Amino acid sequence: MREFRLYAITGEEYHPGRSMLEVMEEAIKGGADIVQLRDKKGTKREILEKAYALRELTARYNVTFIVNDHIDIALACEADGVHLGQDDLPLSEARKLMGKRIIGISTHRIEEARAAEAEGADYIGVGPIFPTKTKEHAKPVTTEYIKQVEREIKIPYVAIGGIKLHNVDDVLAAGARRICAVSEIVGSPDPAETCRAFIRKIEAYTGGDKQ
Ligand SMILES: Cc1ncc(COP(=O)(O)OP(=O)(O)O)c(N)n1
Ligand SMILES: Cc1ncsc1CCOP(=O)(O)O
Ligand SMILES: [Mg+2]
Repeated sequence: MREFRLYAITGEEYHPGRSMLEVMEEAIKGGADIVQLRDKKGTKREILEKAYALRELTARYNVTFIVNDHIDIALACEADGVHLGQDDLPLSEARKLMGKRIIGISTHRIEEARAAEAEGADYIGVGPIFPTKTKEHAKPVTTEYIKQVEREIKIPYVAIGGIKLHNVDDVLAAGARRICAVSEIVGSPDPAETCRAFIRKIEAYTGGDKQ
């Protein structure tokens, strides 16, 4: 998959009165280089419609597009990939359907990360690092889990969960070089500027290289 460093996920509950497409376009303009459609409420048809619109937007900006949870929708709209959790279709089955497209897997402990890597995930999500209202009942894994993944796992990983501009330095100091956020980006009055601020923080650790 193409390199990435700032992963923006939709969260329409955080921007009442503003359209999802407008907010995600601002995030992309600010430097988000991978976008995920995450909609836990809509019907399949509603999610499909949003997926088509986001596919068009991301293609225009040459940004990677991932659909959360729904392999059928990812395939229908020709997304670049799908993101699956531990209770979704197993990776081996998902791979049969997705072929060479990207499959990302959520992990919460090192055994899950090892399994995802061994089974051929393209990247893993590592989190939630901190408590978050976006996924309220998930237990935080802390930055210690980032350090474990950093030591052992070779495929790309992205840190997620409760990551804000005020605490992202702790995540970067633990070794993460790819950051994912929902509320901090899409709930911002200026999503583009928030993304630029995240990128500046990441670049303070990478010296500007995508790695
Ligand atoms: C990049 C990324 N990482 C983790 C998740 C969480 O996925 P999951 O555990 O399936 O939970 P839901 O997002 O479906 O509530 C993610 N979506 N993206
Ligand atoms: C989808 C997901 N998976 C783990 S934490 C999380 C929510 C991240 O949202 P936020 O950036 O608002 O904490
Ligand atoms: Mg899921």
